[in-house]
Amino acid sequence: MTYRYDVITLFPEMFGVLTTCGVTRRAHERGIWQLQTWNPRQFASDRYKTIDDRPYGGGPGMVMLAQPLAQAIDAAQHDQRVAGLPAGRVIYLSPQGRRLDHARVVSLLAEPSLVLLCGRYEGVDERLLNTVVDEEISLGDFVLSGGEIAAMALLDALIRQMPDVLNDAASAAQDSFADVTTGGLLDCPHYTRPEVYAGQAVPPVLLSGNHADIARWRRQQALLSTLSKRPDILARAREAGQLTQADERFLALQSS
Ligand SMILES: Nc1nonc1C(=O)NCC1CCCCC1
Repeated sequence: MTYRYDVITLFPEMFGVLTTCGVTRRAHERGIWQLQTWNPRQFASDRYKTIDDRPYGGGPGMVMLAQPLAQAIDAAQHDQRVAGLPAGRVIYLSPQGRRLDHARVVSLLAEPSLVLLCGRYEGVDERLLNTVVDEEISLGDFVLSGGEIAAMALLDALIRQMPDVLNDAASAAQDSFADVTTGGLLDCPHYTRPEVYAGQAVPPVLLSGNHADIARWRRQQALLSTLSKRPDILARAREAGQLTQADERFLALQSS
């Protein structure tokens, strides 16, 4: 299955990072996913290629006009259909959206095509959201200069979960939140050469070659990290039945 992602953005050049760097580049070169960007300026109806205007009711900044965005979205979905794909679900990246998590990333892998809408300035005309946007997704409770970086983060998270993208399927599965919907923990610490750095030695168990001890140590470190940094995730893992009796025994020792 190949994935087709269309992005509506005033800065298409930002997305070159995904097709020229790292894991996402290699997956793109292998045809596992495709990217098409659409600049709303090309769909502006006037000769000045206006894509924004002042807000009704006054206030600072500018608002993106609905018409150029709607036409760009329509062009993208038409192109997807011409490519034999369904017209993709339209997702607007904004702080008003539902917070992105691993579960949503995994569920979006069911969509062979998506249209990602990146806002700028103060946002887009609400009537666009009410007519052609299917869903709003937020990267977190902070404000970026535009939706592009959030869209790139979503694309990166999606691509690394696609089959055959990561050379070790286990590393995707071991992603901290790989099974957060069923109770993933935070990641364990990682070490590599040299054996001593900044006066700190690699934990001896990792040099022991005893894979059972190493796996136990890593699990226990993940439990400790999750307990101290994200007790909410630990509680969710417990509720999802993801903690073993050995986990619970270890955790009980921590609080005794
Ligand atoms: N946070 C976020 N998560 O997803 N997007 C975010 C963002 O901060 N986006 C910038 C805003 C800027 C005003 C226009 C609409 C997008």
